[in-house]
Amino acid sequence: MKYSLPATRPGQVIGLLGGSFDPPHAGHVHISREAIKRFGLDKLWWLVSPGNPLKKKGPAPMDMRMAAARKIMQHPKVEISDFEAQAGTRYTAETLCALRSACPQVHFVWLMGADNLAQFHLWQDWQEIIESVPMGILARPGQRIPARTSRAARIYAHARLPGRQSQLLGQLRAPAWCFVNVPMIAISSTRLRAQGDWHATPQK
Ligand SMILES: Nc1ncnc2c1ncn2[C@@H]1O[C@H](COP(=O)(O)OP(=O)(O)OP(=O)(O)O)[C@@H](O)[C@H]1O
Ligand SMILES: O=C(O)c1ccc[n+]([C@@H]2O[C@H](COP(=O)([O-])O)[C@@H](O)[C@H]2O)c1
Repeated sequence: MKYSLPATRPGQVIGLLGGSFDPPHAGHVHISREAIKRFGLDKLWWLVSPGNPLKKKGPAPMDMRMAAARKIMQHPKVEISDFEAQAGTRYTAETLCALRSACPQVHFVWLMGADNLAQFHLWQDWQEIIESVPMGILARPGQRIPARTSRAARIYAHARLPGRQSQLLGQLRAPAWCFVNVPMIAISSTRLRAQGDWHATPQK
C-alpha cells in the first residue's frame, strides 16, 4: 500500500512521537527538541493518533489536531503525520509494522514521555514493541519514579542504555531503551482542555 509519508533516506534515524495532541502544547515541542538533541535524530515525526486505544473519550477531530500541531511545532527536522489514519491503525504495534514495511531502510526510535513507560505494560503487544524498536523515554514531572519502577523497566532492565550514552540509541538493536533526564515542563493537554483553551467536538 502506498502512503503519503515524509521523504526518507536510507540509514536515517527517525524518532516517532505518537500522541493524541488534543491539543498539542509546549511540552510536546520541548520534548521533541530535546529528543532530537539527546538521541541524535535525523528526523522526528509526530504521529497524530486517530484515538488512543486506552482513552475512553475520543479526541477532537483529526484535521483540527493536525492543523494545531503544524502551527505549534516548527522545526526543520520535525514533520507532522496522519499515518495512523491512512494505515487504519491505532495500536502502536500495528503502526510500527506498517511503518517498517513502508520504510524498510530507516532506523525508527519510538519516543514517549515517562508517564507512558509507567503504563506501557498495558499496551497491546507491548513486548513485541520493545523487542522490535529502540525506545527513548523523556522525563515528565512526577513520572520519573513510576517510570523507572514500571513493569516494563523492571523486565527490560538489562536492555537499558545509560542516559549519558543516549546518542547511540538509534544504532542499537532492540530491545534497547534509554531514559533521559531532560529539563521538565509541567503542562498537559488535560489541563489545557480543563482551562477551556481548546474548543472541539470530540470524535466518536
Ligand atoms: N509535559 C510533558 N513532558 C514530557 N512528555 C510529555 C509531556 N506532554 C506530553 N508528553 C508526551 O508526549 C506524548 C503525547 O502526549 P499526549 O498527546 O497524550 O499529551 P498529554 O499532555 O499527555 O495529554 P493528556 O493530558 O490528554 O493525556 C506522550 O508520550 C506523552 O508522554
Ligand atoms: O498500542 C497501544 O495499546 C497503545 C496504548 C496507549 C497509547 N498508545 C499510543 O501512545 C501514544 C501516546 O498516546 P497519548 O494518548 O498518551 O498521547 C499514541 O501514539 C497512542 O496511540 C498505544
